Amino acid sequence: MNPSTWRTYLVTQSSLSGDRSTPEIVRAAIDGGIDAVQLRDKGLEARDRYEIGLECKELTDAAGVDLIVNDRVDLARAIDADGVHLGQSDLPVAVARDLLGPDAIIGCSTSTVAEATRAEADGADYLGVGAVYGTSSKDVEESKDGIGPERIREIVDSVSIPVVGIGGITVENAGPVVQSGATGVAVISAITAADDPFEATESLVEAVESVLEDARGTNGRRVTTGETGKAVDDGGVLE
Ligand SMILES: Cc1ncc(COP(=O)(O)OP(=O)(O)O)c(N)n1
Ligand SMILES: Cc1nc(C(=O)O)sc1CCOP(=O)(O)O
Ligand SMILES: [Mg+2]
Repeated sequence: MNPSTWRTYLVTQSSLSGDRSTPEIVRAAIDGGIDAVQLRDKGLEARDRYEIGLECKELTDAAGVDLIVNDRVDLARAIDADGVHLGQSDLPVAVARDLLGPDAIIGCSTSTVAEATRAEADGADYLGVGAVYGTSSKDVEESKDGIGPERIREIVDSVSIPVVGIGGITVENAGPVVQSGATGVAVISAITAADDPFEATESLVEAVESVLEDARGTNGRRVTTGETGKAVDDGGVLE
């Protein structure tokens, strides 16, 4: 799949999933309609991430869902993942591209316009932008309130590749992220820590889709998701 088609993106973290395993959470998210999964699971040994990755790959392949590996290009290759997600302290995008080849999906974390334009120039296929809202799932340098949907808009306006919002996103606050031009939302806790990860995914999928639907209805113009996947109409990226 192309990241421009991702509306909802699960980032795994077994330390937040209670007594459920990462493959169990991934299975529930797939059944609930998730578009992409990122194997993150920070804190696990490489061998454990590899084994879990192989299990997840079977699940995502069977469902036609993309599987991305966080941080580790070697692990992405080892489990034949669809790509890798790199942060500002991980391997450079161009190096990962050399190692993984032209077909791999390479995502890059950015929180400023300067980082975003550089990642695009380096060959990233999509951007993870955050933390949009405050999150307790990761220590982020930005203010504890997050960078807000306004920064999403600034970054969307400065690049041509898809932008996925991440950080503190829930079913209640996902709307403004997509309305700001993000093609989708990435979440850990909204699905992983939910009592029912299947229902949580369904609700998130519905929330994101309904924002796009509402945008179609309110301005009366046909909305497409364009080449970059941004929600656009003939007036530009949706307000
Ligand atoms: C979709 C997405 N966006 C951002 C991140 C964060 O990546 P990074 O900054 O490298 O931090 P870690 O996740 O590695 O702690 C992400 N993982 N996914
Ligand atoms: C993994 C990650 N990266 C972030 C960034 O800002 O780059 S925020 C984050 C944590 C996302 O978890 P939750 O959905 O539970 O807030
Ligand atoms: Mg990283």
